[in-house]
Amino acid sequence: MEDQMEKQILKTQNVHLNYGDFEALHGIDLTFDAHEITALIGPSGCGKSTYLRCLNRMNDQIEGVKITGDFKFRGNDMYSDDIDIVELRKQIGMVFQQPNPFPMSIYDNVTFGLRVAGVRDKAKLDEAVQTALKQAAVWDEVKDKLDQNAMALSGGQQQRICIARALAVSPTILLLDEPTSALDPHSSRQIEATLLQLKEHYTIIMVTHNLQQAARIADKTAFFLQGDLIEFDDTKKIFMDPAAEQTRDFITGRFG
Ligand SMILES: Nc1ncnc2c1ncn2[C@@H]1O[C@H](COP(=O)(O)OP(=O)(O)OP(=O)(O)O)[C@@H](O)[C@H]1O
Repeated sequence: MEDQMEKQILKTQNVHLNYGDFEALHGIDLTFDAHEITALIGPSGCGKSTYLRCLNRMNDQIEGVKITGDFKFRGNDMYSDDIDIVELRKQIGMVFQQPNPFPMSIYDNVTFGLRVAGVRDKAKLDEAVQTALKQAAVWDEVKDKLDQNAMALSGGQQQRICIARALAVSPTILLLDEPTSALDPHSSRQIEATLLQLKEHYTIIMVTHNLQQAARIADKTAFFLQGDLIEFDDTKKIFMDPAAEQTRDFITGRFG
């Protein structure tokens, strides 16, 4: 049972989400295995980002949102009243579409979460910076300028700093919402290579509009359409032999 919970690290059942009267998610069941990359794909407005944001309770702040269903992280109810949301977001970190480093040094960006958590030990912070920047595959490029403003870096470097910032607090799961859509192809491929390395240590759930990207790096792929989960399977199966006609139509570019 314990092993099963560690493998199926995050499990949602019958997730419905309403923005006011509009139901954006119509009962989503998805189970995410540890140390895998799962891609969420589907045409614009199908609910991918809405669903992703449910996974670290980012929709809670939006007025008029109603969420029902079962969300289990390591077997525990993520939406129970006594959950510490700050702690939950440490465990389930998020990286956004637009690189959003804070207007401060690279070092201060990466240590931000740890300092908020009260870590003051310089040696500990130094070590965390080095580890996170190495994991995010940007250490070699920035190691000699850690005190420089992160805003001065290229878009691709900024995004890897944001990944490092998310990793520095030692999350279990990393959520990424179209992490490469604002980047050039070279930077995108660098991020993809980084994500492939990261899955050894983390579980990765990623919204992407780039079908080739999903095919290249995701172990599993979930296809959403108008608030429904149409199909969820091994990425190979989704792209080579999908079960549903709508998936086939989307993959072959007939819509979306
Ligand atoms: N804050 C909000 N208030 C009201 N409706 C919203 C809100 N955010 C999203 N929606 C609606 O919910 C539906 C799903 O949106 P969502 O952004 O999750 O889709 P998506 O698949 O991620 O789209 P995209 O690929 O364009 O980012 C859309 O119809 C959208 O207009």
